[in-house]
Amino acid sequence: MSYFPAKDKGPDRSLGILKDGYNFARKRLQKQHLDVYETKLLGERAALLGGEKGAELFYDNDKMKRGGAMPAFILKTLFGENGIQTMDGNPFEHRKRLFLSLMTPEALDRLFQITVEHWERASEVWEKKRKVVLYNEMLTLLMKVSCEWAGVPLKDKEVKKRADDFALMIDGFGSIGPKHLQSRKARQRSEQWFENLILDVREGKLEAQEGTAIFEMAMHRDLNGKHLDARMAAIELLNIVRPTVAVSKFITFGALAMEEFPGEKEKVAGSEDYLYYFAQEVRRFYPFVPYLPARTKKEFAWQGYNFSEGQLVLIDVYGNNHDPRIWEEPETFNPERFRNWNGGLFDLIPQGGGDYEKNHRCPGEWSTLEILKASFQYMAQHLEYKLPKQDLSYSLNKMPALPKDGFIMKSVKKK
Ligand code: HEM
Repeated sequence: MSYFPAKDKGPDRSLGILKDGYNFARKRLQKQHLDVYETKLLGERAALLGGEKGAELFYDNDKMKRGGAMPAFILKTLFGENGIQTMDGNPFEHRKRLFLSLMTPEALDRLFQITVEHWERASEVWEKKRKVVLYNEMLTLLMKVSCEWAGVPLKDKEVKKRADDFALMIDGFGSIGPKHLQSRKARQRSEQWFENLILDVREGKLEAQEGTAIFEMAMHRDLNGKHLDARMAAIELLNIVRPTVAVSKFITFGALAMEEFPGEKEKVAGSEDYLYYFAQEVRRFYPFVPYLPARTKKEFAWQGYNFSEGQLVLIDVYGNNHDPRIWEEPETFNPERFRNWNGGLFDLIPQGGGDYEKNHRCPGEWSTLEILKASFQYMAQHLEYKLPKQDLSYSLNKMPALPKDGFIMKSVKKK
């Protein structure tokens, strides 16, 4: 029996969350079948939320807000300051419609096609190489895909340099010391690059097609009818291009799943339905986003726990995707579980939960799935490769996680 409210006594656990990584909240919540657990993080009393009920509370806009929740070290690296992730209320909903407007069925079909074309081109190059590291290749491949889809001009000689900066933003935010500084600089360079392009579009120096992210970000007007500040538009354009490149991680994990779990590759190659279940299971099973923060708008009691006004709250994203109360045998990789899944708002939350328009749920879920389907289908149907001896393990203690050697392939052949 646990005492209530369940909480960590004693010192701040900020170092503990870095050490335990994806398991920090699970250890506390799931062991005791709880939806809320109090700990101390960054010098504050913080409530960890888990389970479908915990997620539902986290996405209750009457009780939670995003303003002031995200730590500055993440905003200065991964997300950018004052972007959509930190907005609330009507201005948020207006901005969110801008992002959602990019995800039309035509735009998503185009993304699928562009992704396949780049896999075809890349695999021709890989055939001539002794070995390739899939994760690194995906960063450059998706940099090209993402820019083409978003309408961002990208010269061949620029790809590596820009992709390296994106990798630093995606992987370096959680680091401390020099790597963190590099991540900040990478963000500044990328924001400047995009800001110049936004100005070029506005001044007619760069042609951009309606419906592309670059056009819509450049031309969007806020609730007062004003264009976004050019830097802000650049940050929001980065909020499209950067996470599209980050899909590299799921692709690498998917390649691992096709290798580790017998029969998966053949099933992915053979059925469009299965391809979708497989992509969903990759998003559920493998670790990516660990937690998301919010702050309470007011004082209230929930499940016997007293939240104070302005309290820091974290939802256990990875934990919910592995919660035995939600998923049967959560530690088994089983795409079939999605055959009869009814698409709950608070169960599968690798990219956030709740409502797309009213909550901060990722507007890129559909585009992520298109890229994953295109990539896994291509790998399963058209690519032969051997795996040299390597370390494919990943640690739940390191955030963000990735197979250690990045999935090295040799003797790659297109078929
Ligand atoms: C690698 C796969 C991806 C992961 C793991 C991921 C994850 C997430 C998560 C966890 C959130 C926050 C949800 C919340 O705060 O409640 C989010 C928000 C967001 N994502 Fe993604 N995402 C991915 C891909 C994408 C893609 C491909 C795009 C764009 C094409 C995108 C654009 C965004 C934007 C703009 C937001 C902010 C939404 C808001 O604040 O309302 N993401 N994503």
